Amino acid sequence: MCLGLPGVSVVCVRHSLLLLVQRRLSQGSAMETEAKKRAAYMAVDKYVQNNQVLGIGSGSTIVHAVKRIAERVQKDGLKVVCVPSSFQARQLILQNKLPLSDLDQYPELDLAIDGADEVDNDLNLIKGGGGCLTQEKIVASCAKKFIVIADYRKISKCLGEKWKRGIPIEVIPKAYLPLTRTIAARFGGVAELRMAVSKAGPLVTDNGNFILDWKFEKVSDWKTVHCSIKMLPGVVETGLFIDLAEKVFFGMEDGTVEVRERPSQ
Ligand SMILES: O=C(CO)[C@H](O)[C@H](O)COP(=O)(O)O
Repeated sequence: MCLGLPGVSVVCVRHSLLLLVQRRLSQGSAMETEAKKRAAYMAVDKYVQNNQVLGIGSGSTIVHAVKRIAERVQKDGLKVVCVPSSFQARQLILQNKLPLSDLDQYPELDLAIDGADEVDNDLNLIKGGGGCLTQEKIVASCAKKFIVIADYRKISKCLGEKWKRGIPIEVIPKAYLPLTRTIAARFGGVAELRMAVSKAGPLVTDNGNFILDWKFEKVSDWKTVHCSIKMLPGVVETGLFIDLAEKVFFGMEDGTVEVRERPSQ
């Protein structure tokens, strides 16, 4: 309510603008959530079959996929076993009362499903926004099929166009400082130690390591760069997933799901 007092109408206009911005933001995120959910549901319904061993990725999009798998287990009597790619994935599997296992029991998985931070035209991915890239890559590489679920914001022509936080690189803590210098000197750009959000100090991965986010300047051959960075002593893994994803399900803004296949298949 605006009172007829000097300055009050300015306050009212400001307040309305703030509400409008907040509404737009929440609509945006509701749209993103819906897009994630559609992509996840379609991927699960098309690919998850009875008696499969599934690799479960990490992040917010995979939450929808796990919920859908659990629904199908309950409603249709689907039987699956789930292998997690992180502490979060493990919790998700347990919370949804799905059978939990590991790569010791099942070194070969039928299917792995995961989210991504960015996906280019060749279905190369940047992953590791949630810091789980190493286990995610291990799980994906053990699967006969690796499919990705994402919302429309992740689509890009070339890596780095959308994901501005840099390429995540998991490193052994003792090596982080020499590696920040070597990566910048050899490949350009800046490699920054990722800090924890609600604790003083660096983010520590599920494997007890640190993450460097490498903000690169220009890269023309991702495979070569990935291999060269992996050769550096102290590097555990990079968040570059090259030639791994077979299909990506993108939930779009208009409510549809766009499915893309890796071109070279
Ligand atoms: O790589 C990841 C975590 O390490 C996630 O899969 C990636 O960050 C995408 O997350 P979200 O589904 O929340 O957008």
